[in-house]
Amino acid sequence: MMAANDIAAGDPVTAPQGALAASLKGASVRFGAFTAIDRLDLDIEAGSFYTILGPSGCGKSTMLRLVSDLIPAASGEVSVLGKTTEAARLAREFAFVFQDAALLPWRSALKNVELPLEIGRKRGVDIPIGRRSPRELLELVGLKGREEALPHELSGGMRQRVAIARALVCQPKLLLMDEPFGALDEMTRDRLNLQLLDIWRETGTTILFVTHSISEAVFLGQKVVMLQANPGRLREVVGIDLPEPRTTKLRDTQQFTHYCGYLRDLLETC
Ligand SMILES: Nc1ncnc2c1ncn2[C@@H]1O[C@H](COP(=O)(O)OP(=O)(O)OP(=O)(O)O)[C@@H](O)[C@H]1O
Repeated sequence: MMAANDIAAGDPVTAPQGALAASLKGASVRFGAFTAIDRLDLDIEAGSFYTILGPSGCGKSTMLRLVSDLIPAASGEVSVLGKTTEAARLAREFAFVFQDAALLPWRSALKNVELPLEIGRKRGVDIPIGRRSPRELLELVGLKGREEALPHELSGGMRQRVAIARALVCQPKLLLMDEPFGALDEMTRDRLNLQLLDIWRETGTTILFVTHSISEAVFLGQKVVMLQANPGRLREVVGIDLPEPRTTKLRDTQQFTHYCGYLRDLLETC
């Protein structure tokens, strides 16, 4: 049996091969008479990076909210790491990053990252052994030296990086990201894309990442999930077979352009 101190700080979360981080089986979501998601079947392989694309209103955010137990399925089944979404939420198996970093303005970067631990302790939730400390996470997202800065003293990209560090503090096995870089300029976004890939590799967490940008979806995703609208349904899961680790130069390759072109054509028919 493994002793607690056999686990090094920040060991990647490793999942058995073929394990599922999330699974949706015939899952539908309704808002009154309106069907936002209609009988969605999707398996999310543990440890993978999935990006989600689709026309406005097709149900991308709704899908993340469904997986994270923020809204119920009207029918069908949704599981996260083999548990119900409620059990996964209570066990802190996943964390959410939104477009708006939503930091508490009176708390420093470090204190914002520490917040989920404080709340967890108050509620008696077990804090995972071997997790990175808030300081280590701020270093991981490139904010060493800015621990004491208040949110208004940080740039938009830095605030998002604090939000990512905060999401990682309970060592989630699944990270749900809803357009986290949507409000940032292109250069910052490209830089954060690279950093996020590093974080994904280092932590071993599964990522489900919603975006409106085809090139961001291709650059980040091992698989791109394309949803179609009215009602929201799965259109296609496109495997992205590009050399790893991905670098900025990849964006200039024919393969990259080919995937972007394919997805652009697909999107037009959704
Ligand atoms: N709380 C709600 N009450 C009623 N309708 C809702 C609610 N939340 C979402 N919807 C509807 O469900 C559909 C899917 O919304 P959702 O936000 O998931 O789409 P999206 O693909 O993320 O859109 P966008 O790309 O514009 O962000 C939309 O038609 C939306 O109006």
